[in-house]
Amino acid sequence: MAAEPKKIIIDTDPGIDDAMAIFLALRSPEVQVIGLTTIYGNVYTTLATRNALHLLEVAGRTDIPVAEGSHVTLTKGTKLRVADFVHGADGLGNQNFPPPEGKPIEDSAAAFLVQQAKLDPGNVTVVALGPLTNIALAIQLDLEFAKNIGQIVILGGAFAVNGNVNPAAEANIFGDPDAADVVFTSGADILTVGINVTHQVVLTGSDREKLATSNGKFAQYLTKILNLYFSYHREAYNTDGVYLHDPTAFLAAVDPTLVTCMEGSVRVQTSGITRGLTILYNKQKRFGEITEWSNKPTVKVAVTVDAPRVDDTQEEVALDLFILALQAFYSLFNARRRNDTCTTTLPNSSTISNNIFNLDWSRLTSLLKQVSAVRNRLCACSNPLASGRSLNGA
Ligand SMILES: O=c1[nH]cnc2c1ncn2[C@@H]1O[C@H](CO)[C@@H](O)[C@H]1O
Repeated sequence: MAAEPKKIIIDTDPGIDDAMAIFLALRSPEVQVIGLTTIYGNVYTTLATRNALHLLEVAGRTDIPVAEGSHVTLTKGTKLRVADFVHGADGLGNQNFPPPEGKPIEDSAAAFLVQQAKLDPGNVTVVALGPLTNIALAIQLDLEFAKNIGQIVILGGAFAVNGNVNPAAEANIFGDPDAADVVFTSGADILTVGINVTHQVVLTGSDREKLATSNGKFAQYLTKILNLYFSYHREAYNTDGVYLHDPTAFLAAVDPTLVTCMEGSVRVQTSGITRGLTILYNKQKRFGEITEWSNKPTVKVAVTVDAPRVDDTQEEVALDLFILALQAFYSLFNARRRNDTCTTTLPNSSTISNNIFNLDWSRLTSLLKQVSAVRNRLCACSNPLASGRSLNGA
């Protein structure tokens, strides 16, 4: 493990799964959260700022600055689509939390991003969990930004699968397709994790029950705000589980080997009925004519979670690890208390007791890889991209 924690800025529209990702980040020794920047998406920007400040106060991390982002799209559009039906009118599951005491810094999100990238060129990662307006503004504000920023890890897009706003578009890209197109073609080092991947990472109802039994501060907080998110998923997807979009993107930023990628140029449809559609050109076909994808910079698109070959004899072990890894994942939301033990019933009915609250990051990520491996084997993945060549050579 690298000794120096990775500096990250989380661009966020909190948001229930944003809250999960932020808490996860604050619990991860591998990263140093140097700021939160806010954006509309799940809520309007003013509320996103309020929620970002509130979450930092809950976590006792008011030392981390919050920079408020754009209130309008890149093209100055004011007709924003916010997902209050997913996250509640307050963005955090309608819990009526008290207003935060803190205030955002003077700098705008875009100015903060530019400044931080310049201060430590190549070493700041942006984890973008909402529409990409702030990132596009930073790119336009400073021609060097795309070069100065270490990496931009995006939760966004629906690659070769239906969107979640409509069949064409995923919510974050739909929120500002023009900004997304600017970012994808900027030449920055970009990894995008779309819902083709995040829909494979699910927190189930029984997982939530386990989370509720923990008396850790984050676990209790998340259990409360997750209620509404579960109701939405029950209604929209007829399932007792929620997609862990933002936490998955964050984890990919910390350990890119958790996902496999394809490389190519991504363009975004900015108008018409497929507005917000993300199309990756994987460069496998040489077209006879110049296209809108020709000569555009290459980005990485996550197509599946890394699946080390798990043979049949290993599968049962991997399944046990799957349960364990889920618990480990949630335990990151909790204080790492030395003597906490947790008992779980495994699919084969045997019971194990594990001191999961002391798992270190490398153990956790290797467990998560096992989760991925099992998911990939058990859930026949219909995404044609998933059979693509992996960047990691897996
Ligand atoms: O149906 C939806 N409309 C709008 N936003 C959604 C919907 N489902 C999930 N999200 C939110 O958008 C991001 C992932 O696309 C996540 O932040 C998720 O909470």
